[in-house]
Amino acid sequence: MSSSLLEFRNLTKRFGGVTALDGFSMQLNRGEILGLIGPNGSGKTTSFNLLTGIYPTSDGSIHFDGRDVTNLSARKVYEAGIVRTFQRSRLCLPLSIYDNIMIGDTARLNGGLWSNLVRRRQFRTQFDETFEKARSLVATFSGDLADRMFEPVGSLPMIERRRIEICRALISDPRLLLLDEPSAGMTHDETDQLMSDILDVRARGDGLSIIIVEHEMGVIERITDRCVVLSYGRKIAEGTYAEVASDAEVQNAYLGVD
Ligand SMILES: Nc1ncnc2c1ncn2[C@@H]1O[C@H](COP(=O)(O)OP(=O)(O)OP(=O)(O)O)[C@@H](O)[C@H]1O
Repeated sequence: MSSSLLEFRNLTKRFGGVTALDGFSMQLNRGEILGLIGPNGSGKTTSFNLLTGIYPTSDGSIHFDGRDVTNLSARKVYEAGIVRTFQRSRLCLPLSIYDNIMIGDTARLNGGLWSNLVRRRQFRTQFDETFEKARSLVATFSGDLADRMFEPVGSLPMIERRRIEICRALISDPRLLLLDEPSAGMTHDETDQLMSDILDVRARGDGLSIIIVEHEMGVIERITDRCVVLSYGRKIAEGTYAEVASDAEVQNAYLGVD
């Protein structure tokens, strides 16, 4: 088995006259936390959007676990084991913690309304199993939150909402988690706590790989094994945080230092 889980080969995306990604190649190793960094508009979110089937690629290819997944539908990408969170919260605020998390497990839920009404015992068993799975996942982030599974998400502070979004992504037992600016809208302390949670999730040892897009360099330094730096849609550097942070081209492009 190759150590590479994900590979972009010459990935290119044009939006009319704008080239958002320009021949971007990189690979992610199994179990790795990779930081995808770069200035505003350098193509980070576009990479996630191509990978998760939101936009078709203009050129190049994406390989996941040895399989060509270029331009698969969002559903097929999810079924392959790739999940994501978004820069802006996409929780349904009036719904409970449990309901919001189970939205992320549509592959496992079966039945439908008619079947669930008629086959009540089977529905009950399935509910008990899924509830316990969701509750224990939430408990890895917060014991307090795990005791409040039927409270509406709208009543919770930002850090708890972020945790729930990550649980929603993790409930389907993915192999790759894409985090798009998880620190957005949170205080420094909240961000620090959330990063500890993410490291705990990785430490569970089930082989989860993570790509994180993040502007907070303290976060990138703390949790990534390796970084890839984009500028104007092109990769300009890769290596450990210390290596890329001391790279002259990165300092020029990203930190504005000449
Ligand atoms: N749907 C779209 N239509 C047109 N242009 C787009 C679209 N999505 C992204 N772009 C452009 O592609 C380029 C890369 O954008 P992208 O959002 O990927 O950058 P980013 O590195 O994620 O930026 P940020 O750090 O600000 O989130 C930008 O010039 C952006 O304006």
